[in-house]
Amino acid sequence: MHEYALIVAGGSGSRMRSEVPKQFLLLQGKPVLMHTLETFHTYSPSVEIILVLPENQLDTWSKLCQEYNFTIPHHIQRGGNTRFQSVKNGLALVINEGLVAIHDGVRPLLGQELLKKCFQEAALFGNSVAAVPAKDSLRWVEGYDNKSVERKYYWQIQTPQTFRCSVIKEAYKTEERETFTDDASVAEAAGAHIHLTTGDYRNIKITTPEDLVIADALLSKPETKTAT
Ligand SMILES: Nc1ccn([C@@H]2O[C@H](COP(=O)(O)OP(=O)(O)OP(=O)(O)O)[C@@H](O)[C@H]2O)c(=O)n1
Ligand SMILES: C[C@](O)(CO)[C@H](O)COP(=O)(O)O
Repeated sequence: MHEYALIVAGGSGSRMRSEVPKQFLLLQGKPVLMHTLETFHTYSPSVEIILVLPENQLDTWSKLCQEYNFTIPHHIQRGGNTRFQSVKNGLALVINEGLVAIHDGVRPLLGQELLKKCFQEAALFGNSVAAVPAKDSLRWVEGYDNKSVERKYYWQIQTPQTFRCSVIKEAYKTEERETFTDDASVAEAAGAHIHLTTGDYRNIKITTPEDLVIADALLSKPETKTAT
Protein backbone atom coordinates (compact mmCIF):
# COMPACT_ATOMS: atom_id res chain seq x y z
CA MET A 1 0.00 0.00 0.00
CA HIS A 2 1.31 3.48 -0.91
CA GLU A 3 2.39 5.49 2.14
CA TYR A 4 2.58 9.28 2.35
CA ALA A 5 3.98 11.53 5.06
CA LEU A 6 2.28 14.92 5.08
CA ILE A 7 4.47 17.06 7.29
CA VAL A 8 2.88 20.37 8.19
CA ALA A 9 5.29 23.19 8.98
CA GLY A 10 3.31 26.13 7.64
CA GLY A 11 2.87 27.93 10.96
CA SER A 12 4.54 31.08 12.26
CA GLY A 13 5.37 29.76 15.73
CA SER A 14 3.96 32.80 17.55
CA ARG A 15 4.09 31.15 21.00
CA MET A 16 7.82 30.47 20.61
CA ARG A 17 8.45 34.20 20.18
CA SER A 18 11.70 33.56 18.29
CA GLU A 19 13.00 35.55 15.33
CA VAL A 20 13.44 32.38 13.28
CA PRO A 21 10.24 30.28 12.88
CA LYS A 22 10.49 27.37 15.35
CA GLN A 23 10.55 24.69 12.64
CA PHE A 24 13.94 26.07 11.54
CA LEU A 25 15.49 26.49 15.00
CA LEU A 26 18.53 24.33 15.63
CA LEU A 27 18.16 21.18 17.69
CA GLN A 28 21.36 19.23 18.29
CA GLY A 29 23.03 21.16 15.48
CA LYS A 30 20.40 20.96 12.74
CA PRO A 31 16.95 22.46 12.03
CA VAL A 32 14.01 20.87 13.89
CA LEU A 33 12.31 20.07 10.58
CA MET A 34 15.24 18.01 9.29
CA HIS A 35 14.95 15.67 12.30
CA THR A 36 11.28 15.16 11.42
CA LEU A 37 11.85 14.38 7.73
CA GLU A 38 14.72 12.03 8.60
CA THR A 39 12.43 10.01 10.86
CA PHE A 40 10.06 9.27 7.98
CA HIS A 41 12.86 8.55 5.53
CA THR A 42 14.50 6.18 8.02
CA TYR A 43 11.17 4.38 8.51
CA SER A 44 11.07 3.77 4.75
CA PRO A 45 12.84 5.53 1.88
CA SER A 46 9.75 4.80 -0.25
CA VAL A 47 7.43 6.92 1.91
CA GLU A 48 6.42 9.88 -0.25
CA ILE A 49 7.08 13.01 1.78
CA ILE A 50 5.05 16.19 1.29
CA LEU A 51 6.32 19.18 3.24
CA VAL A 52 4.08 22.19 3.81
CA LEU A 53 5.91 25.47 4.49
CA PRO A 54 4.88 29.09 5.02
CA GLU A 55 4.71 30.81 1.65
CA ASN A 56 7.29 33.41 2.77
CA GLN A 57 9.77 30.80 4.02
CA LEU A 58 10.33 28.70 0.89
CA ASP A 59 13.68 30.38 0.25
CA THR A 60 14.77 29.87 3.86
CA TRP A 61 14.16 26.13 3.57
CA SER A 62 15.92 25.90 0.21
CA LYS A 63 18.99 27.66 1.64
CA LEU A 64 18.97 25.44 4.75
CA CYS A 65 18.85 22.32 2.55
CA GLN A 66 21.94 23.52 0.71
CA GLU A 67 23.74 24.55 3.89
CA TYR A 68 23.11 21.20 5.60
CA ASN A 69 23.49 19.14 2.42
CA PHE A 70 19.98 17.79 3.06
CA THR A 71 19.08 15.41 0.23
CA ILE A 72 15.99 13.49 1.42
CA PRO A 73 13.51 13.71 -1.49
CA HIS A 74 10.31 15.64 -0.73
CA HIS A 75 7.59 17.68 -2.42
CA ILE A 76 7.00 21.22 -1.21
CA GLN A 77 3.58 22.81 -0.85
CA ARG A 78 2.58 26.31 0.32
CA GLY A 79 0.81 26.56 3.68
CA GLY A 80 -2.33 28.48 4.55
CA ASN A 81 -3.45 30.75 7.38
CA THR A 82 -4.57 27.87 9.58
CA ARG A 83 -3.37 24.33 10.20
CA PHE A 84 -6.56 23.16 8.47
CA GLN A 85 -5.66 25.09 5.30
CA SER A 86 -2.08 23.86 5.37
CA VAL A 87 -3.18 20.22 5.65
CA LYS A 88 -5.76 20.75 2.92
CA ASN A 89 -3.12 22.26 0.61
CA GLY A 90 -0.81 19.33 1.34
CA LEU A 91 -3.55 16.80 0.63
CA ALA A 92 -3.87 18.25 -2.88
CA LEU A 93 -0.56 16.51 -3.65
CA VAL A 94 -1.85 13.14 -2.38
CA ILE A 95 -2.75 11.53 -5.71
CA ASN A 96 -2.69 7.78 -5.05
CA GLU A 97 -4.85 5.69 -2.72
CA GLY A 98 -3.13 4.34 0.36
CA LEU A 99 -2.34 5.78 3.77
CA VAL A 100 -1.29 9.29 4.68
CA ALA A 101 0.36 10.04 8.02
CA ILE A 102 -0.21 13.70 8.87
CA HIS A 103 2.48 14.90 11.25
CA ASP A 104 3.46 18.21 12.83
CA GLY A 105 6.86 19.30 11.54
CA VAL A 106 7.56 20.51 15.07
CA ARG A 107 7.35 17.03 16.62
CA PRO A 108 10.95 15.98 15.86
CA LEU A 109 11.11 13.26 18.53
CA LEU A 110 8.73 10.82 16.88
CA GLY A 111 10.23 7.35 17.27
CA GLN A 112 10.43 4.55 14.71
CA GLU A 113 8.32 2.12 16.74
CA LEU A 114 5.44 4.54 17.15
CA LEU A 115 5.56 5.54 13.48
CA LYS A 116 5.46 1.89 12.37
CA LYS A 117 2.58 1.17 14.77
CA CYS A 118 0.61 4.15 13.41
CA PHE A 119 0.82 2.87 9.82
CA GLN A 120 0.05 -0.71 10.89
CA GLU A 121 -2.98 0.23 13.00
CA ALA A 122 -4.31 2.63 10.34
CA ALA A 123 -4.16 -0.25 7.84
CA LEU A 124 -6.10 -2.46 10.29
CA PHE A 125 -8.64 0.01 11.70
CA GLY A 126 -9.00 2.61 8.94
CA ASN A 127 -7.21 5.31 10.91
CA SER A 128 -4.75 5.79 13.75
CA VAL A 129 -4.38 8.83 15.98
CA ALA A 130 -1.46 8.88 18.43
CA ALA A 131 -2.48 9.85 21.96
CA VAL A 132 -1.26 9.56 25.54
CA PRO A 133 -3.24 9.54 28.82
CA ALA A 134 -3.18 12.92 30.59
CA LYS A 135 -0.73 12.89 33.50
CA ASP A 136 -1.80 15.92 35.52
CA SER A 137 -5.06 16.47 37.36
CA LEU A 138 -7.44 18.39 35.15
CA ARG A 139 -10.03 21.11 35.71
CA TRP A 140 -12.69 22.45 33.36
CA VAL A 141 -12.36 26.25 33.29
CA GLU A 142 -14.58 28.98 31.91
CA GLY A 143 -13.81 32.47 33.19
CA TYR A 144 -14.34 32.50 36.98
CA ASP A 145 -15.98 29.03 36.98
CA ASN A 146 -13.93 25.89 37.24
CA LYS A 147 -14.46 22.34 38.38
CA SER A 148 -12.53 19.11 38.53
CA VAL A 149 -12.98 16.49 35.83
CA GLU A 150 -12.07 12.81 35.89
CA ARG A 151 -8.61 12.49 34.43
CA LYS A 152 -9.12 8.89 33.31
CA TYR A 153 -11.43 10.12 30.54
CA TYR A 154 -8.85 12.49 29.00
CA TRP A 155 -6.02 11.74 26.60
CA GLN A 156 -3.70 14.23 24.98
CA ILE A 157 -3.65 14.02 21.22
CA GLN A 158 -0.41 13.87 19.28
CA THR A 159 0.55 13.28 15.68
CA PRO A 160 1.00 11.19 13.49
CA GLN A 161 -2.66 11.02 12.61
CA THR A 162 -2.93 8.48 9.80
CA PHE A 163 -5.87 7.92 7.47
CA ARG A 164 -6.90 6.32 4.22
CA CYS A 165 -6.11 8.99 1.64
CA SER A 166 -9.57 9.19 0.05
CA VAL A 167 -11.32 9.43 3.44
CA ILE A 168 -9.25 12.32 4.80
CA LYS A 169 -9.24 14.17 1.47
CA GLU A 170 -13.05 14.04 1.44
CA ALA A 171 -13.26 15.17 5.10
CA TYR A 172 -11.08 18.21 4.34
CA LYS A 173 -13.44 19.41 1.59
CA THR A 174 -15.79 20.98 4.17
CA GLU A 175 -14.48 24.49 4.93
CA GLU A 176 -16.66 24.82 8.09
CA ARG A 177 -14.11 22.51 9.75
CA GLU A 178 -11.39 25.17 9.39
CA THR A 179 -11.27 25.95 13.14
CA PHE A 180 -10.49 22.34 14.10
CA THR A 181 -6.96 22.00 15.42
CA ASP A 182 -6.31 18.42 14.40
CA ASP A 183 -7.10 15.89 11.70
CA ALA A 184 -8.96 13.51 14.02
CA SER A 185 -11.57 16.23 14.62
CA VAL A 186 -11.96 16.79 10.89
CA ALA A 187 -12.32 13.05 10.18
CA GLU A 188 -14.71 12.61 13.12
CA ALA A 189 -16.96 15.43 11.86
CA ALA A 190 -17.10 13.55 8.55
CA GLY A 191 -18.35 10.44 10.37
CA ALA A 192 -15.19 8.45 11.05
CA HIS A 193 -14.72 6.52 14.28
CA ILE A 194 -11.28 7.48 15.59
CA HIS A 195 -8.89 4.69 16.55
CA LEU A 196 -6.42 5.85 19.21
CA THR A 197 -2.91 4.42 19.06
CA THR A 198 -0.97 4.75 22.30
CA GLY A 199 1.61 7.43 21.63
CA ASP A 200 4.81 8.39 23.38
CA TYR A 201 5.32 11.04 26.07
CA ARG A 202 8.59 11.92 24.37
CA ASN A 203 6.81 12.82 21.13
CA ILE A 204 6.44 16.43 22.27
CA LYS A 205 5.38 19.38 20.16
CA ILE A 206 7.86 22.25 20.18
CA THR A 207 5.50 25.05 21.12
CA THR A 208 7.09 27.33 23.75
CA PRO A 209 10.79 28.00 24.52
CA GLU A 210 11.17 25.38 27.28
CA ASP A 211 10.10 22.65 24.82
CA LEU A 212 13.34 23.12 22.90
CA VAL A 213 15.34 22.52 26.07
CA ILE A 214 13.32 19.38 26.83
CA ALA A 215 13.72 18.11 23.25
CA ASP A 216 17.46 18.67 23.41
CA ALA A 217 17.68 16.75 26.70
CA LEU A 218 15.59 13.86 25.33
CA LEU A 219 17.67 13.61 22.17
CA SER A 220 20.81 13.39 24.27
CA LYS A 221 19.60 9.95 25.42
CA PRO A 222 20.44 7.49 22.62
CA GLU A 223 17.31 5.36 23.20
CA THR A 224 14.99 8.37 22.94
CA LYS A 225 14.10 8.12 19.26
CA THR A 226 13.34 4.42 19.23
CA ALA A 227 11.40 3.16 22.26
CA THR A 228 7.63 3.68 22.43
N1 LIG B 1 -1.14 27.82 9.36
C1 LIG B 1 -0.52 26.78 9.91
C2 LIG B 1 -0.43 26.64 11.31
C3 LIG B 1 0.25 25.56 11.83
N2 LIG B 1 0.85 24.68 11.00
C4 LIG B 1 1.67 23.59 11.54
O1 LIG B 1 0.94 22.80 12.45
C5 LIG B 1 1.82 22.29 13.45
C6 LIG B 1 1.26 22.48 14.85
O2 LIG B 1 0.95 23.84 15.06
P1 LIG B 1 1.54 24.80 16.17
O3 LIG B 1 2.45 24.14 17.08
O4 LIG B 1 0.40 25.56 16.73
O5 LIG B 1 2.45 25.76 15.27
P2 LIG B 1 2.31 27.29 14.95
O6 LIG B 1 0.96 27.60 14.42
O7 LIG B 1 3.47 27.61 14.09
O8 LIG B 1 2.52 27.92 16.40
P3 LIG B 1 1.70 29.05 17.15
O9 LIG B 1 0.30 28.51 17.34
O10 LIG B 1 2.43 29.25 18.43
O11 LIG B 1 1.73 30.27 16.26
C7 LIG B 1 3.16 23.01 13.27
O12 LIG B 1 4.10 22.09 12.70
C8 LIG B 1 2.83 24.14 12.36
O13 LIG B 1 3.91 24.57 11.53
C9 LIG B 1 0.73 24.80 9.63
O14 LIG B 1 1.26 23.98 8.88
N3 LIG B 1 0.05 25.88 9.11
C1 LIG C 1 -2.36 18.41 15.94
C2 LIG C 1 -1.93 18.68 17.35
O1 LIG C 1 -0.53 18.73 17.45
C3 LIG C 1 -2.40 17.55 18.25
O2 LIG C 1 -2.03 17.84 19.56
C4 LIG C 1 -2.51 19.96 17.87
O3 LIG C 1 -3.90 19.89 17.87
C5 LIG C 1 -2.05 21.18 17.14
O4 LIG C 1 -2.64 22.28 17.75
P1 LIG C 1 -2.08 23.74 17.68
O5 LIG C 1 -3.20 24.61 18.11
O6 LIG C 1 -1.72 23.94 16.25
O7 LIG C 1 -0.94 23.79 18.63
